[in-house]
Amino acid sequence: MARLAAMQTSSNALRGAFFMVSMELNRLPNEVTRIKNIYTFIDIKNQLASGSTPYPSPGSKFDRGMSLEVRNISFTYKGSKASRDAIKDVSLSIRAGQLVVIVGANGSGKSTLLRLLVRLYAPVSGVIELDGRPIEEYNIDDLRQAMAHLSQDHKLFPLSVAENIGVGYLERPDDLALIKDAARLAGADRVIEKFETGYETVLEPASTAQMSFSASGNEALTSEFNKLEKSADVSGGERQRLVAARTFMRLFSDDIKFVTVDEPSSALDPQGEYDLFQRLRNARHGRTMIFVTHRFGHLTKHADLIICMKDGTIAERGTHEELLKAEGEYARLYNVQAAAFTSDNKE
Ligand SMILES: Nc1ncnc2c1ncn2[C@@H]1O[C@H](COP(=O)(O)OP(=O)(O)OP(=O)(O)O)[C@@H](O)[C@H]1O
Repeated sequence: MARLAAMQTSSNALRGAFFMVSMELNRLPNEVTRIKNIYTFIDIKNQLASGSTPYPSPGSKFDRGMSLEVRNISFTYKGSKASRDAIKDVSLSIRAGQLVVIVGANGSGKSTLLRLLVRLYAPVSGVIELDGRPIEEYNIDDLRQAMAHLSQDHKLFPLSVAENIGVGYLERPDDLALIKDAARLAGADRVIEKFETGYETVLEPASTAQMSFSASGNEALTSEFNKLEKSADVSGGERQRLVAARTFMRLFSDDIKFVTVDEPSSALDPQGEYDLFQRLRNARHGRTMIFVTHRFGHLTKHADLIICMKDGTIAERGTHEELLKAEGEYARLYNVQAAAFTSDNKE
């Protein structure tokens, strides 16, 4: 009986081991595909050809900001089933150092216009001139070096908080004093101070460990393992502040001449959003800055130029006062927001 019991125990253990091996083998094709995808991704060529003119071009008179001249551009997303172009025959002029705010209803083309201006996409027709030259003539890496783009699509990397912010300014990624200044400007300093390991905290660690030990009897190891793999708990708004800190870090570089900000504050409270916009404006120092926003008021009142989009075209343009006076699309959208406050007060 004892032999039988021993044989049964061993064969159970063997069966268990084979089961584990077959489970791991099942995962193998998926893991190989994932690794292959990474290499495929690295090999994807940028579909936008780079030009050969360096930016800024030698002897350029534009010292701090970029000037933009847009003539009759249109754009349709490849494979889009939409019945109209995302951008249709848009023309506009932005002088170096201007503060521009793009507003308009959902789907009116605000983000698409911004993506064309920063050369993430190329228009299907029309011309974009940057500092007097067609944008496609410039070296695309130089252009990226001269631009800072903040949007809610931006993510945190599996790096420490300090590194996540530091990568904004590649010449000084380890400058902790600058990193702390950037965090303060983005209102992220108080978030970081809450972490046990402060600026060294890794918010979203890459999954590198495999728990191949039994949890029972290994509680101490399990607890360490869980700590290593655990993401830090931050709210959506706190995450947006951390991402914004990277942009402020970028703005410490004198190379940045064009800043675009696309609705980066959806999860921020009103005070947080006000502070973020105010501090971004203060960091302008002669740079050209374009905001896309659904909020009217504290930004649009300061804008040199408001562009109001509708159905892929520019419905109106002007300053806050001019557009209110015109009583068109901008005034309509502005009054909808203003009425929400006044009608609530009356109720
Ligand atoms: N990646 C995409 N592929 C296909 N169509 C897209 C894509 N992105 C946007 N569109 C379409 O292009 C049009 C303009 O979209 P865009 O995102 O520029 O508008 P928006 O004014 O920024 O909207 P929102 O205020 O909702 O952010 C919309 O009809 C949208 O559905």
